Amino acid sequence: MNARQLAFLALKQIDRQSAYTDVVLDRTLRQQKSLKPEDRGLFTELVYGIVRRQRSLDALIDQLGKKKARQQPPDLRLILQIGLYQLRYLDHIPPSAAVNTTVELAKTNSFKHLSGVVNGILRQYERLAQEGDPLKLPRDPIPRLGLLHSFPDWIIQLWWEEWGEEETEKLCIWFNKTPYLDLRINPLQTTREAVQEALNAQSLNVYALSGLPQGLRVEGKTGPIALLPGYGEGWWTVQDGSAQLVAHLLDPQPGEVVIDACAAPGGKTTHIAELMGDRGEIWACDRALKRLNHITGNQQRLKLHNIQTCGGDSRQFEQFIGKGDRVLLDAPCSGLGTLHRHPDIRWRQTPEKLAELVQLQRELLNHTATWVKPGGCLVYSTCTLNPQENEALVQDFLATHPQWHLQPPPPNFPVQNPAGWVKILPTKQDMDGFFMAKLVLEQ
Ligand SMILES: C[S@@+](CC[C@H](N)C(=O)[O-])C[C@H]1O[C@@H](n2cnc3c(N)ncnc32)[C@H](O)[C@@H]1O
Repeated sequence: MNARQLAFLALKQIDRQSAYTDVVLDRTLRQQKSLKPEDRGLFTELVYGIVRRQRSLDALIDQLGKKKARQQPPDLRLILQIGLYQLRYLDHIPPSAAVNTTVELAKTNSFKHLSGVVNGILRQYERLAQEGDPLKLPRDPIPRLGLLHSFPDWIIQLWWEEWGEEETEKLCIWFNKTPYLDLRINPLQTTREAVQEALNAQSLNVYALSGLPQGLRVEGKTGPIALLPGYGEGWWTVQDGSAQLVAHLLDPQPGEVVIDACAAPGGKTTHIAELMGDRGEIWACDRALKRLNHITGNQQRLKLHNIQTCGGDSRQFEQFIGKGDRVLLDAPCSGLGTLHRHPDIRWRQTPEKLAELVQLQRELLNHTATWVKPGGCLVYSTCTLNPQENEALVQDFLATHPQWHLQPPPPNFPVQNPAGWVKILPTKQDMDGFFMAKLVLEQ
């Protein structure tokens, strides 16, 4: 099967069955083992890109077609999106190839009678593109940015209020790029230089992430992650640079008791274990039991031994009260700092869901704070760019818990903020958007 037909089938599952983009993508690539590397690349680009750019692509269909995108037969709308995406966003595909393959796609998927319509819309796009941008934008600046960069208006509004127009547009552009692949090397098994060398030997361009002693960034197409050198040997874990900062802020020490309240699939738990030199007691809790099992697998692969798992709702666990030297609450959040990795989040999240998340985060923070020993600490972190889930929540906690205070990161920490918490803005630090705050309980 060719890449475009596969993309069409994958997009159908995402559209109709509300399946997660990364899940459908991984499953398809696993099933299509004989797909050539360049077809894997095109397939991945089409699926991720079209999910991301849905709003702009539909606006083009609305403007160029006789029928609006929502009134088109759903499969035809996807086919038009596949064609328009290639014309608008892919430089390496000649326009004639984009048009012809899309017309073919229509014919082989029961739209022979409408192949002329497909051809007409795509050629009209091409004609208009000679004179300027065929996408007509509204005057109102919020929907203008939303339509141009394909984000819902409420996300634009949220960022605009905090950072203004220019930064919001930069964020939109950043989140529409293909994400980097960052690795965290396991210092108990290897060195950063050894991993760098092994990956260089596969013709991959790899460089060290500054300020992150275990961090590497890999450029270019890697193919399946598990086939990269050192994966099976437990030399490294895939983890974005900003996520690596969380365990450094927690700063766990060998021999301590550390409790990770929302741990699955264990990216940060295993980092904590590495920083503790695999000495001490780590409890990894999560209510997603299947995901919690991944921690056990990861622990084995990384040759770590001191992590124990505990399945269930962390708001209910009484057994940890007063036990933790350090607690990590890497809270469930709206994920607005990872929109480039999870292109469907922008369409799945709503302001109402965000409000529900804040309530859950508050309950988790209030309860897991009771797990901390006097003199101990708790790191609260999220991968979102939404003040209600971040600084507002922490400020609220501090206002109602006078025996706690905010501890700023040490001077050598790579990201600083005068307020005392850590906020990673992708456009400044070139990493996923993140928030983290270290809270300390009085002796
Ligand atoms: C941001 S993810 C954690 C990622 C993880 N710390 C890592 O680095 O790999 C948030 C996790 O919170 C879990 N979660 C949500 N509500 C929970 C609750 N009430 N109790 C325990 N875990 C919960 C979710 O299942 C999810 O795995």
